Amino acid sequence: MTSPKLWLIVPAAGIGQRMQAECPKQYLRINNRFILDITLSRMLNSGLFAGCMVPLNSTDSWWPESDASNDDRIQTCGGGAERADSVLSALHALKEQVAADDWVLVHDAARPCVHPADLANLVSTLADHPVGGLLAAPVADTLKKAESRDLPEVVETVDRSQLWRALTPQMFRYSMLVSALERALKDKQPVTDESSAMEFSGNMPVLVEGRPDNIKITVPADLDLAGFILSRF
Ligand SMILES: Nc1ccn([C@@H]2O[C@H](COP(=O)(O)OP(=O)(O)OP(=O)(O)O)[C@@H](O)[C@H]2O)c(=O)n1
Ligand SMILES: C[C@](O)(CO)[C@H](O)COP(=O)(O)O
Repeated sequence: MTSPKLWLIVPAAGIGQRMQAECPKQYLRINNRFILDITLSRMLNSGLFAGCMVPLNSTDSWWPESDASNDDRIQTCGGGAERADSVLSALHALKEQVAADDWVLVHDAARPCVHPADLANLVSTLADHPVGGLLAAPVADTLKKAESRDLPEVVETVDRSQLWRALTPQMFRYSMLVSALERALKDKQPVTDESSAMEFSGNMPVLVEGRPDNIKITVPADLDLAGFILSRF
């Protein structure tokens, strides 16, 4: 019985609207390297993956300038309107290469600071788990709830003792993840990560504690922060 392989999907088809930059944020540079190239190299240098699929935006004109475009370990496919659509497109593109029980790890292109030790811990912790799970960080701030974003006034201080921030990679079995995403999207469920699709299908993914500096580059201030974090590795 051969052990399941690991496959990597790095969704990179977003437009980075909140970043307010002149290009999609995955093509902004840190130390003169595309964020996308940093993320892909950090993940693939682990040597864990049988292959990698990167869904790209149909308007993407930057990919040919990336280091990754010359890496024969990496395949590309078309992305979709939302992140979940891009991930499902990548899963479908891998269909002929992947066995049903193989693991798929989905990691945001916008998270270049992922630590190799966290990746190794996620894979070893979940290797024999029937469902899978995700890197996550316990909430460390006091959380306030407000009803409006225009003039946010506190309506409640939320109990944070059982709350976690979902990070990536998120790691699930190929066939289970395909079925869960197809069902969630068909039922128009709000799916912002792979775990929420798995939860909608009745599963309880495992939260594996990861470093809080595995940040998602989302707004302008995140770029310098990511550069500092990467300088410390
Ligand atoms: N249709 C989409 C939307 C997002 N992503 C990817 O999913 C990751 C996390 O999404 P997010 O941080 O929301 O990126 P954007 O959607 O680009 O950001 P924004 O919401 O600010 O436009 C990113 O690597 C992004 O490229 C994707 O592959 N396909
Ligand atoms: C998948 C994710 O990184 C988990 O925190 C996050 O949901 C992706 O960002 P988005 O803004 O929700 O697309």
